[in-house]
Amino acid sequence: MKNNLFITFEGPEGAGKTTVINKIIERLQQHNIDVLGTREPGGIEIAEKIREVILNPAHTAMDERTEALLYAAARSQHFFEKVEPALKAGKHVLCDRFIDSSLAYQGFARGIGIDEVLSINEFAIGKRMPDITLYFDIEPAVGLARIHAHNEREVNRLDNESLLFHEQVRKGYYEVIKRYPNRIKIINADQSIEEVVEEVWNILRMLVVQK
Ligand SMILES: Nc1ncnc2c1ncn2[C@@H]1O[C@H](COP(=O)(O)OP(=O)(O)OP(=O)(O)O)[C@@H](O)[C@H]1O
Ligand SMILES: Cc1cn([C@H]2C[C@H](O)[C@@H](COP(=O)(O)O)O2)c(=O)[nH]c1=O
Repeated sequence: MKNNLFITFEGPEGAGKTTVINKIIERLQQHNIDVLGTREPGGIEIAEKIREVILNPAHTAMDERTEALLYAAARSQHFFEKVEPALKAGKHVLCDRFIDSSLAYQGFARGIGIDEVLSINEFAIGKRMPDITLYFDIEPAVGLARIHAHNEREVNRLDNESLLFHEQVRKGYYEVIKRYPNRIKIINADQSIEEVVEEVWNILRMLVVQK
């Protein structure tokens, strides 16, 4: 296995990805491990601008293919400007969402097709895939309730989709996991934050710290 890893975090809204990534980065830094945290869509100026366009709650007329292409465009810019240079510099990269989000949300839940969305993404980033993906599994209703209860971030256009849509997203992730069973590990995200952090740490510690 390579020395440094490209690790992605996936899951429905409010699953706890951002919260846990921040805590894991702190722990890795305490072990003097060189790590970069980033997110999709976004992470760099151009991709953050694309994010604003995609997630603006006023953009209800956005066509699903436009949406899929914008996510892929943001991914291409972010990957080649930020992720790949960090990996080449020997850092571990922890990324909040990546290609599996497109496969689950646009490919499955929007109904474009997983293979079609995969091919758009192959144009954007070639065959590049994460080394390991941690999928945070949670009932969409529980995740959405967390977001509405805590009010820590603005509710965006995707959050505003129906519960049925978010349930389709979860089913989409299950389809994606069937395709990539070795890469994607399932995390039970319906536990306390501390328990989720421990579950993630136990996986990453083996790969990143104890080598
Ligand atoms: N295990 C947990 N139990 C209860 N609340 C949690 C848990 N994990 C995160 N939260 C809270 O839920 C909210 C959403 O968490 P967070 O932003 O980390 O989720 P996320 O998966 O990154 O969401 P999204 O992808 O929708 O941005 C935050 O207010 C966070 O404090
Ligand atoms: C990368 C990516 C993301 N999405 C969706 C998933 C979320 O609803 C938003 C991002 O918001 P977050 O608070 O940063 O999780 O975008 C998507 O549909 N397709 C994608 O490829």
